Amino acid sequence: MKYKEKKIKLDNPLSFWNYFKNEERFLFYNPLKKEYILGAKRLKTFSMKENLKDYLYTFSSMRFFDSIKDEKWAGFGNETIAFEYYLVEKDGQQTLYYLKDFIEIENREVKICKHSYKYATEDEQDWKELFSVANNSISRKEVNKVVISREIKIECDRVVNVDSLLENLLKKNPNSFVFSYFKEGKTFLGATPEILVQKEKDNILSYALAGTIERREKNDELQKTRLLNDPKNRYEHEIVIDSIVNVVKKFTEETIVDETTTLTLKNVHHLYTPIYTKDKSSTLLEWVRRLHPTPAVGGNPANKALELIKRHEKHERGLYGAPIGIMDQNGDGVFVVGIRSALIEQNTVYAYAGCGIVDESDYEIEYIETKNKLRTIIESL
Ligand SMILES: C=C(O[C@@H]1C=C(C(=O)O)C=C[C@H]1O)C(=O)O
Repeated sequence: MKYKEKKIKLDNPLSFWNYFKNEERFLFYNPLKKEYILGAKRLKTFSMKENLKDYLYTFSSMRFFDSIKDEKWAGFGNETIAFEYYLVEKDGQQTLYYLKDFIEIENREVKICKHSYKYATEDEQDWKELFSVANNSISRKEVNKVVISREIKIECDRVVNVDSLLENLLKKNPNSFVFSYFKEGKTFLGATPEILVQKEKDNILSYALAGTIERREKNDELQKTRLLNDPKNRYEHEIVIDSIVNVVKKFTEETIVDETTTLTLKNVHHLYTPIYTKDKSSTLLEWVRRLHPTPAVGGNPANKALELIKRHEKHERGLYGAPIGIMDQNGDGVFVVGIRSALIEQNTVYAYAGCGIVDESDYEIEYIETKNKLRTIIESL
């Protein structure tokens, strides 16, 4: 497939997003490379083993669990797709890629609109119950960590302006991967800090990212030190490191576990440890299968924790917490974990947040932690 290319100059890459209104499309912003990739109009859907060569980029959205029953997630997930049009912005340079005819995309200013909204969910009681199920399972030593989550239904006074929401997500979360996927009238979007796995030639990178403390005004250093020295958070974090290292060791010979530091986002700090290895023989999608879900979104042992989540969470996770990624023609790319995310349809926003429960966890502190995580979406509305 031979894409033609042309350098273009748009004030905002979201003009591309706006131009393809009602078409299936995605946006993916990588903060490490300061790179935007957007694609529109489905060209081809790939199977797991197919060669991606010639397709410039593919966009993949997986599901947290394989199966989906809830109508609102119907048609979403477990797909790798190539698109007819791409816009790539890197180092301030934009290139439009197209197969047949060049399209003139007009500059569109994104007007920020503030949505009035109300919460249509009262779930504190559900959270209490879910927390105690998790806690009991930990006491019985069936699991040592389980990540439980909430789904918050938010009703806005008008159809959600996704362009404005995306512009806000990008502006307010410069250290996050911002993703958005529109299909059949619904958008799944978010601003996540977490790399599940990145592949650049034979270099493989995964993040252990777990353990959270609220960000307090003017107090970053103090909060970071607190987090780094907090045994409960360190324990939660170690479980994630150990699990990723165990997977990596099964398939490669050398594993490098970097130093544990903190990652600071708009509202929270996380404990953060990059893990590196080298691998010549596997594809990025194979690494995604091996690593998802890490105990940063699932738990440990994985099977027991996932069983508990499946059985006791009242909502379906859909694409929340699932791998979302971009690959290039060589099969290199990055998959992030679809957290700090929401599914949007018309006036309704379903926002998601979860947190890891271990032996020492307190239900109220964890509830507040989910509120802080939900702020990523809510503050952009
Ligand atoms: C599950 C989420 O976040 C994950 C859980 C964390 C924790 O429990 O400390 C921290 C980062 C993420 O890996 C979420 O944001 O919904």
